[in-house]
Amino acid sequence: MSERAQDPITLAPPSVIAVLGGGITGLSTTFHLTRKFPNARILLLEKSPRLGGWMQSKRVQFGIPGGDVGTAILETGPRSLRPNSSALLELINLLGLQSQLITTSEESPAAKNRFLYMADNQKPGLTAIPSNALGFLRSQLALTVIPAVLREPFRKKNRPSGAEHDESLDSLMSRRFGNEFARILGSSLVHGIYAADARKLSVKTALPPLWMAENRGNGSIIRGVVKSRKTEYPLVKETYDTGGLETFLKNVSVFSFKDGIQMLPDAITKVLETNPNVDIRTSVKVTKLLPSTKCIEISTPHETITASHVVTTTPPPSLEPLLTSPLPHLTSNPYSSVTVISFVFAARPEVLHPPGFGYLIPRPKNGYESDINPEGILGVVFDSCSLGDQDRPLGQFTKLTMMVGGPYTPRLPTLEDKDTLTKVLLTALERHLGRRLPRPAFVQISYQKDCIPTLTTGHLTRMAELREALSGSPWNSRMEVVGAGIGGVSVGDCVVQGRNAGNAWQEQDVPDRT
Ligand SMILES: C=Cc1c2[nH]c(c1C)Cc1[nH]c(c(CCC(=O)O)c1C)Cc1[nH]c(c(C)c1CCC(=O)O)Cc1[nH]c(c(C)c1C=C)C2
Repeated sequence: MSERAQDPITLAPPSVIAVLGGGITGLSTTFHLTRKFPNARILLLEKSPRLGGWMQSKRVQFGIPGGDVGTAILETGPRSLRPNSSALLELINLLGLQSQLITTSEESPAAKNRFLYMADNQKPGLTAIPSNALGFLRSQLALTVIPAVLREPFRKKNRPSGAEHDESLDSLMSRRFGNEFARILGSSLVHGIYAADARKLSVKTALPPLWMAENRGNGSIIRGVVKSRKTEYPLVKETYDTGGLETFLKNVSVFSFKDGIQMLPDAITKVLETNPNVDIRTSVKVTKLLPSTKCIEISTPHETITASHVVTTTPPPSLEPLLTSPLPHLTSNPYSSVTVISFVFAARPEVLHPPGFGYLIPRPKNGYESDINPEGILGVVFDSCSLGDQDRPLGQFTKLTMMVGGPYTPRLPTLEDKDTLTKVLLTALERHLGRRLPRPAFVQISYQKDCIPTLTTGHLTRMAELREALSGSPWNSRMEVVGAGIGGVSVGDCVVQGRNAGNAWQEQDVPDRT
C-alpha cells in the first residue's frame, strides 16, 4: 500500500484511513470501515506485537487425579459477554461465530446466585444477593435494603445544586437510599464492572437509567421506575444484521466462545487479513499526529504515513503526547489496574464453593486503606459455573478467578514472589469460602495495568467538548477518538463505537477551511 493519501481533497470520501490501536475497538472499527468504505485503504497500527487488546484467552493443561490431563481456558480480561448489545450480536453473526458460542442460561445458578462477601461483619461470610423482592425479606441484606427502598419514594427531592448535570453513582445512591445501601450495593457493582471507586464514577455515564428515573419520578428513583418511560427512547431504531442471534440468545444470561473470548478479536483479524485493502501492522509505535487541512500525518520511528482520515482507539491519555495540536480532556479519567489470579483445583466445583456467578466485596466501612481486606480483593468469579463447557473433563475440576487492586493499595507480596503471593491469596480465599481448599493444580497471575477507565463525573460534557474540538480547526472532522475511555467500557460499547466510526464521513466531508 502506498503511504500517501490518493485523494486528500475535502468533500471527498476517505481514501486512506488509519486506525490506531488493535484492541476490540480498533478491530471492530476497521471491520466496519471496510464495509462502509469498500474503496478506501485502511491501515491498522498496533503498538504491541499482538492484536486483541485486553481480550486474551489461553488454554492451559494440568494434572488431575488418576494421572489424567485436564485442560481449561483462562482469561485475563473480560471473560463473558451479555446478549444485550445488538452491535455485538451483529458482529458475531457477520463473522460466522454462532457455532462457537457457549451459553449460560438465565435459569442457571451462575445467573441467579450472586454473592457479597461482607468483610466488615462480625462474622464475615458470603451473603446471597436476592434475585427478587421476596428473597430480600429473608436476606442478611434485608435491614439495609428494605427500609431504604420503602422510604425512597417519600424522601424529599434532594439533588443538590452543583449536581444538576451529573454526580457520582455513590452520591446519587446515598442521597436516595442511604449511605450503607450505596456502600454495600453501589460499591460492589462498580468493583465488578469498573474495578473502581463508586464515589468517582459518573452516574449519568455509567447508569443513565438511574439518573433518568430520578428525573422522571420528580426526584424519586422508585417513582421514576414505576412511571412510563416511553418518551425517553428514540422512536427510530437502528437495524442490525444479527441473523436471528437475539432469538437464539433469548434466555441466555452470558456467553463466550469454545476457546475463550479471544475468538472474537481473532475472527475479526482473520477476516481483515484476507481483505486486500487492509494493511495490519503490529509493533508499530506512533510518535506524532500532525493535522493539516487536507490530511493527517502520522509519524512512527521508521516512516511518516499520510492519511485522509484517522480513527484513534487507544486510551485517550496515551493519545495526548502524540498531538501537536492539543485536544481537551484526554487525561481527565483515571484508569484502574487489576491483578487477575486464575486458580484451577482438581476438585468438583460443588465441593469448593456454592453454585453461582461468584462474589464481590463491598468497599470497607473505613475506606480502601483500612485493615479490612488488606489483600485488596475486589471479587472472585466462579468460572466453572458459567464457562465450564470450555474445559475438559467436564465438571471434574474447579476454575475460579480472583481480581485484586483497583481502588485498593493491596498489601501483598510482589508478583515475582509467585509462591508466597499465591499462598496469601489462597488463605484469603479459604477465609471467604469458609473452607479448606486443596493445593491448586494450576495458578496463573497476570497484572493488567490501566485496563479499565473510570468515567468520572462530568464525562459526557467533557466528551461533547472533545467532539466539538475535533470538528474545528485543525482537525476538521478528519479524526475520530473512540474507545472504552470515551464511549463506555463494555465489549458491546466498544463494538458499537467501531460500528459508528466514520459515519460522519459518509454523508459529506467537511468544508474546506483553508
Ligand atoms: C479485569 C477485571 C475486570 C473487571 N471488570 C471488567 C474487567 C475486564 C470489565 C467488565 N466486567 C463486567 C462488565 C459489564 C459488562 C456488561 O455490562 O455487558 C465490564 C465492562 C461485568 C462482569 N464482572 C465480572 C464478570 C464475570 C462480568 C461479566 C463480563 C466479563 O466477563 O467481564 C466479574 C468481575 N469483574 C471485575 C471484578 C472485580 C469482578 C468480580 C467478581 C473487574
